[in-house]
Amino acid sequence: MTSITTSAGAVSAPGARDLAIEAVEVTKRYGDFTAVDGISFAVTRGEAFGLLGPNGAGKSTTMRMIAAVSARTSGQMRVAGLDPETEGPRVRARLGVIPQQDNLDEELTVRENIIMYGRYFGLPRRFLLAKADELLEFAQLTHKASARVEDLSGGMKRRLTIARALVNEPEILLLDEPTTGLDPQARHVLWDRLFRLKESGTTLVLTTHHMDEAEQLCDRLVVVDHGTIMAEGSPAGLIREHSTREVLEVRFGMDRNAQLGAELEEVLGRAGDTATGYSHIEVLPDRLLVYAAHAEAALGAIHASGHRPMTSLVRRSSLEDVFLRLTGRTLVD
Ligand SMILES: Nc1ncnc2c1ncn2[C@@H]1O[C@H](COP(=O)(O)OP(=O)(O)OP(=O)(O)O)[C@@H](O)[C@H]1O
Repeated sequence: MTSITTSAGAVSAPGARDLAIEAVEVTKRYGDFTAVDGISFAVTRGEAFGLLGPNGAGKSTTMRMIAAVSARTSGQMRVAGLDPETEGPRVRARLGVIPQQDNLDEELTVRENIIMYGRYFGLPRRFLLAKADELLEFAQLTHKASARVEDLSGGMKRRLTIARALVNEPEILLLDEPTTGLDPQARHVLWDRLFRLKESGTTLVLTTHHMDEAEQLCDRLVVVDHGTIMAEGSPAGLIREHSTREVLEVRFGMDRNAQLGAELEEVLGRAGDTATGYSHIEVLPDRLLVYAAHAEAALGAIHASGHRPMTSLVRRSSLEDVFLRLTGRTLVD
């Protein structure tokens, strides 16, 4: 992690470090309710950084503070070396923002959407005509240039929203839930475009409650819950730190899971760490998750004890397991 080394809770001196974004003890309150509770993180230029957490965790609120459209209650923040609170217009000129809901102009064509958006930044028409062609190609929408927005698929609309946000050649792209609501194929096309942007040096900051999206896209991420950061690291590092290599999912039927969980803990505890690499069990309403480095061996021990699950599945640990370990809850309820 790029930790914040300043001891007095202050952001780094301008230019001191190669940071795209730095947040130090940032809090946002709405009346008595604290939506973001003293979070600190730093995003290095050129990396893909994620805020992973369930609905209501405070991700969008954090993004709005970065994007200089919502004031923080306390704490400090630098975006591209600038304070969004006092230098909002300059910050916004350096950012591309992709909101949770597409807000394209349905009346305009695909091409006109890009050009009109560029006009808001005061960009000259000649520049925008060439830029629109370049961005349409990037978004794989050249063949739809003259189509109306309402005729686009969900994935195409999302790609157009991203293309539009790139019109001012931003150095940082903020993406709030970039692929929520898209089908798997459309998500993969979009992820591919985002990889390309990252390769070209754009800093990506995204929020998601999809662990596969975080694993695919993020170099580093923070796990957020109830406005606080629960953990920070690379997807692989977080899994290594907070979970076992493998997980065994077993289903017995809904009603006896808690009791069965206790029985299997006993069995696997007896089986010993070396054969199974057993760590712990999580009891969910519909299944038990057995955390063990060697999940097949754990299943063997369960069978040997006379327990007969209706179904069993061995898989690798994911960020979903990390979230469950840290919070006792699943990411998507
Ligand atoms: N303007 C507001 N006034 C009062 N409460 C708000 C406001 N905006 C957000 N909240 C609350 O702050 C909390 C965090 O919301 P936020 O939208 O940041 O969460 P999130 O992690 O982005 O989740 P989601 O993906 O559902 O947007 C939620 O409980 C939400 O109801």
